[in-house]
Amino acid sequence: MFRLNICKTTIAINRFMTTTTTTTNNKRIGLGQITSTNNKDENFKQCKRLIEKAVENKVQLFCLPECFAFISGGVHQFESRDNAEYLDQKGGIIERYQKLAQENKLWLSLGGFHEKIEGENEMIYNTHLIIDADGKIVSQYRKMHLFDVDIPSKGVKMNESKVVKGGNELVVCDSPVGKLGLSICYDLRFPELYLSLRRMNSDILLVPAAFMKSTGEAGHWKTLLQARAIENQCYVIAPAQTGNHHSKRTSFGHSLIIDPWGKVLSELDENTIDIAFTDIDHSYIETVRENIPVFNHKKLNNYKI
Ligand SMILES: O=C(O)CNC(=O)[C@H](CS)NC(=O)CCC(=O)C(=O)O
Repeated sequence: MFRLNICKTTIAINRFMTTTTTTTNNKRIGLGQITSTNNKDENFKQCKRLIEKAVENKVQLFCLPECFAFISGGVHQFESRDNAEYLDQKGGIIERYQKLAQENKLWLSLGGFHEKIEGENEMIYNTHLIIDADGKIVSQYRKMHLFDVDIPSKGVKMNESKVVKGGNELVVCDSPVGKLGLSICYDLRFPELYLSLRRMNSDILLVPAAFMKSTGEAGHWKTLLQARAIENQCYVIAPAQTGNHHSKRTSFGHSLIIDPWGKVLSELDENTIDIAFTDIDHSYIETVRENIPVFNHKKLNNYKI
């Protein structure tokens, strides 16, 4: 008897019988698209609903966007810092998510949390966390590239480094759906980061974001995500904030799931608060990498980077 493993079904074949059964080892990853505000309880409720929907759909690892817990209400520039929490804060936000993960037996990627730093009052980290199905924090990546930009033609001026300290550590993490490479939002513009994550054996690149509507509409979001998937031959999972967070801030939405060939498997409409999911097909990752072996063709000694 031999087994063909094709995506969701295992077909067992021998001389006497042919049966089709659903495999129990689906590697299903999902993402949620939300509109956060400066109301932590409302944000939690919104995310909890999406997590429950993901569980109903047998998602094993569910990914939430940057600012899933809190986004500033445009009141003053230090709002995020002043609402930051320690990762192990008793009765804090992260503890609530750890409980949800444990109760529902699913993994979570929390794509950008305002993390309070011990002994530091002025600065915080923007931290992407992975929580396992026992509710344990298994990885933490601190956003490396900070969004300090001035685009007068779009009326956009941001100075993330005023309150956020940049991290300097690359993070990959094993999970039930494959090896994850962690990043956050503006990191997307730095291909060297993703190249490094692929060289550290990532199968799936996570890009949670609160992407600006103006840069999203210019095509930067989708183009760069597809480029990262194609050039690194990885799945890309990009959960996004969408809509109006307050009167002066709108996110682009368009959460995306892209396969290692660059094909868009799911794209959420900007007016939707919802989930999307896919099954990670590791044999497809291998096929794409064998067909066009760009990682064997790189001229690492010749580049000036
Ligand atoms: O911490 C917070 O409150 C929220 N953080 C963010 O929204 C961050 C930094 S201001 N946004 C981005 O990185 C957008 C990047 C982007 O839109 C682009 O690269 O075009």
